[in-house]
Amino acid sequence: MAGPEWQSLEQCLEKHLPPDDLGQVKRILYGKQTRNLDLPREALKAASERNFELKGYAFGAATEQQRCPQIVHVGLVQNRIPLATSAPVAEQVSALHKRIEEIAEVAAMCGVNIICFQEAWNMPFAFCTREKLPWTEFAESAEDGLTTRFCQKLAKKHNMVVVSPILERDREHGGVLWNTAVVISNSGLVMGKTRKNHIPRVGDFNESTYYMEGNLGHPVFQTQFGRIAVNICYGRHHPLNWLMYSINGAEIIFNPSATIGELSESLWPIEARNAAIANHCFTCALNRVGQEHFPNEFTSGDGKKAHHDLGYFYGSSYVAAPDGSRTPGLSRNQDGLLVTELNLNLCQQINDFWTFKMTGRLEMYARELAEAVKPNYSPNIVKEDLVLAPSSGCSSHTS
Ligand SMILES: NC(=O)NCCC(=O)O
Repeated sequence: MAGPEWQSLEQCLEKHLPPDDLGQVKRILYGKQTRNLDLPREALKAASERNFELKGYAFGAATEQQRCPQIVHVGLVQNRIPLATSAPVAEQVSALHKRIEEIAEVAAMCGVNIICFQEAWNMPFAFCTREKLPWTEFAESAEDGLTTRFCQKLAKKHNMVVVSPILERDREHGGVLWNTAVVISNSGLVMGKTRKNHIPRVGDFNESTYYMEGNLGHPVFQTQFGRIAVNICYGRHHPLNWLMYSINGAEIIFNPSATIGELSESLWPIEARNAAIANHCFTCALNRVGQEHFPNEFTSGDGKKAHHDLGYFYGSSYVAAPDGSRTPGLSRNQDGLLVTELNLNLCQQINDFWTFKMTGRLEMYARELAEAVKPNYSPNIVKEDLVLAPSSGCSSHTS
């Protein structure tokens, strides 16, 4: 499995394909070409001095007579953890805040209206270890914890909506933990929170040791810059999760993630892009970068030798549009900020063109699903009348 030495799919294609082939390959893999954004010189300089990649793209939409364009700039941040996981908790949190502050400042220079950080950005992704301390000490109140207060300042200072996915400690309900995204208005006020609805039980993603599936449904936040929702990481494998945010009116769905090459890199370019197509909305998939080393070895009952890390987080953050086009990804090996210009009018334009909402037959699925989840449900399989043949061992399918 590739580690940091392999920079990105885009770089590889550009290096090896002749221009004509490259054009055709990109047409199929990326859809209608995005325009490069003209990013401010001072932002590019600051990003280079601060050692992170800065890329900008724009999706177009047709001009309408009755509506003005609804232009929004989103910023997706992918970053390594700046300190070793063995450093004191407070120092790790403060180093993460510092790193995000310098990236958010550049986002502001680029006119970003809504910024989203990666899953559980206020900590190392330590859930693989199944140890409680010190990792549970990173949990904070969604309403007024240190990280939320930090994001409120950022939001107000830069007039930017902040989507801040954290490990939440819910003091109102027995101090339990959740995997939560806090949404902070550009006014600096906390608009609300949303929780991860689907918890992985795969490989070293031992998150079920720490928190349960979210209990807040599929809230959509009406911000000054559009209606947004957050489908946290593993939720992207669940088409109904995307669908419910869309049914509630989301125009942009963020998918802050922490996932590794060995497990999901081949799924990554497909899932959020497919969700944008299926739901006539924009989707923003962002992932951690690098490798996080933990002091104690762990195993996950999968026959692998005890190890100190979860695997390689491959970054590759990107944005997909309702017409199926997508931006190139950020790199697999660097911190980065992806700035993307969206025209939200494209959601309705594609809705009217492809009509998936109109042709979706939700009432039929609602009826069938309501039956299918009943304990005594019997799947609707039509079988040929069986003429019982003499038993011929295990090769015949009789059920
Ligand atoms: N953080 C998380 O849910 N990771 C699970 C792995 C994946 O969904 O790719």
